[in-house]
Amino acid sequence: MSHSPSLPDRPRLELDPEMSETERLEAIRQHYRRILQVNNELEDRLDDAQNRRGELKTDVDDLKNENEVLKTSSLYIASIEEITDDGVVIKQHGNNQEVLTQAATRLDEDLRPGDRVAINDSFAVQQVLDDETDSRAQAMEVTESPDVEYADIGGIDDQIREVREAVEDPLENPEQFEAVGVEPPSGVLLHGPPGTGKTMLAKAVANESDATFIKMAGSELVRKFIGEGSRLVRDLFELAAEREPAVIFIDEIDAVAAKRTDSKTSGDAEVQRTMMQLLSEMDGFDERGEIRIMAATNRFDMLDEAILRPGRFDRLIEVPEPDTEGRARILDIHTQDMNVAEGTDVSEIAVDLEGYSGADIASLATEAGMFAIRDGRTEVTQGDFEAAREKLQDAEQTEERVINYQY
Ligand SMILES: Nc1ncnc2c1ncn2[C@@H]1O[C@H](COP(=O)(O)OP(=O)(O)OP(=O)(O)O)[C@@H](O)[C@H]1O
Repeated sequence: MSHSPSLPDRPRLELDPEMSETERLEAIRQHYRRILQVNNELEDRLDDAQNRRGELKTDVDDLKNENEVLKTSSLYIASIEEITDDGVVIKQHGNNQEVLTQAATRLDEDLRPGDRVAINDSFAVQQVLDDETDSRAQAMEVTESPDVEYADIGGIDDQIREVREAVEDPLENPEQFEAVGVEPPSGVLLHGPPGTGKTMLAKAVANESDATFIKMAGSELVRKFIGEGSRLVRDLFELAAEREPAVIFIDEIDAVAAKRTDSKTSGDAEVQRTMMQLLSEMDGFDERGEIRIMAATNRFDMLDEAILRPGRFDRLIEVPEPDTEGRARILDIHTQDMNVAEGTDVSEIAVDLEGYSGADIASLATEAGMFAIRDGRTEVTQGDFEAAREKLQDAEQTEERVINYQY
């Protein structure tokens, strides 16, 4: 190797023909001592090299192990039962099979019985996971009675009526549906642009039907480990059964119910499994009593048709951007607790808010209030709404510029 230090010079025996016998003998002795010295030196070097080789071999072994760990992409969930001298006893979730296995060396110190862990195809423990109950609690938002009423929602009266028919009536008068002999819709899917009041609508219907509101974001269902997403779906329906009457609301359902792609990556397969679990929970929904299921998406075009079949999300309700009248109503709602100057014409302001969603109008109202505060006034004027609109428009343009610049 180019980095190794140069070897000692080979000793040379130089005998002069003029030399006496004694001188020759002395020269040979010296040569012999020199050879011994070089020999020792070379032996030391060899030892060093062998040690170094040993070290490098350990490095290679470590890297090979690490490589093995990285190559095993499929991870399953299990719990640690026992840690013994022979290895770790784990119990797999799902099939409850017990296995005696090993843990990656770097985890030796960290494992405790009862821990939830990720294992690979060969059952080796790869990772210790957070406490299960914590991660599940984080994923769901449960509200006994959400503080949204129908009167807080503006510009979508038809949609409110449809949601009441599909969710509230079956919860409140199940006998009537039975007497007439019609099945209430299984699931209600709200679709439309962001910030138009879909979540509000689901909260309001839960509130007004005295049902527990259980919300889960579709993106929360997209989990890293095999079986975790479907487990969450099961938990979601179990929780709803414990808390009935209940409204389950899955926001951004497109995250788990997008059209199938050709890709065969394990991530996609896991999302598919989660969706299948959701469908099977919905299919067994009849026996579930007073639970209604709702979902929302901004990407209706992306949804897999399997979730729209009868018995699943079979009531589709479009929640569009508000028209002028709707915008005025929403502005009214968001300014009702504000000290708005006499003579301010909300409908006139609404005309100029083409393309604004309910959420945009809510921020406009807050921003107008901020203008009054900055000015040291206690009344919000029409001018403040104008200024707020310009500010939001500027902000939006800057955002667009930034986006255009990025792409
Ligand atoms: N129709 C509406 N009437 C009154 N306020 C509204 C309306 N739509 C939206 N808002 C305001 O915007 C906020 C966000 O609305 P919401 O979360 O219901 O929208 P969303 O349609 O679920 O949005 P996303 O698709 O982004 O989840 C609400 O808290 C409310 O302040």
